[in-house]
Amino acid sequence: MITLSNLDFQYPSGGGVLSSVSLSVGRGELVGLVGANGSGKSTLLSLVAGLYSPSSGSLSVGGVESPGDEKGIRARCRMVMQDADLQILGGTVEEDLLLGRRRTEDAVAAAHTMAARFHLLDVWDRPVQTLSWGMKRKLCLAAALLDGPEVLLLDEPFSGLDYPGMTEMRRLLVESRDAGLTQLVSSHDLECMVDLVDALVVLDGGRVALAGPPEEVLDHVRDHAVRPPCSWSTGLGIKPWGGGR
Ligand SMILES: Nc1ncnc2c1ncn2[C@@H]1O[C@H](COP(=O)(O)OP(=O)(O)OP(=O)(O)O)[C@@H](O)[C@H]1O
Repeated sequence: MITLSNLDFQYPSGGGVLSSVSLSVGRGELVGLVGANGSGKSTLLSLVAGLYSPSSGSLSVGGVESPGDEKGIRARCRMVMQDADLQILGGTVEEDLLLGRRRTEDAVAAAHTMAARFHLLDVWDRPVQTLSWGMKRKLCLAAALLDGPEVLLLDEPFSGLDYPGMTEMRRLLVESRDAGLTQLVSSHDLECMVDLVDALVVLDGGRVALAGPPEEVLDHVRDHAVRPPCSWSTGLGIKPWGGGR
């Protein structure tokens, strides 16, 4: 579903950020993207979302190529950014979920159903600035899913969430996987998602340092500034996190 071939990227303001990145993500897979601060995770997600085009090399999403058809890529992907405040544009939950849509009965019903799935109906009319951080993150994810993407790109979805919030985020990842979405999820912490992912990609200095099933890469992640999960470090393998799935 997603293929990156020998991709390099630098921002116009200078410096190479991604170098010789090659990787592929199969349709319906859930892949974890990890690496130290500044290793290039958000940049890579933005490229896959069609927000930038590669400086050299190429990427393809569902057969649509960049450089070339970034608009076509954007039609297939939704990215949920790290900072919900940068993504929410509506004044209320209702407004945000209906933003850019004709306010038909069907559109309102679909937004309602999505709000119910994310436990946001109680705050349907609330000004968004009064929502908790966890609610804002859920609103961004709900708005992304409402567009019916094939690919979901989540930048640090667990950051700032409490234990119930993390458990719910895990549930939403599993539901999206069961619905057939392809997901690329960045995180600093493997603990909360290592048991869910099909594969891990470890970035180090803008390069893919490791990629493969968690069992094959976890022994080496520490070499790239990523902490393995406690269960792995203590010889127990990969165990379901906290409240399980
Ligand atoms: N808009 C931009 N213009 C220029 N440089 C940028 C821009 N955005 C990011 N960078 C630089 O690109 C590099 C990779 O940043 P990126 O945000 O992709 O890393 P990251 O792994 O997501 O980091 P973090 O874990 O801290 O979010 C960093 O050196 C960063 O300073």
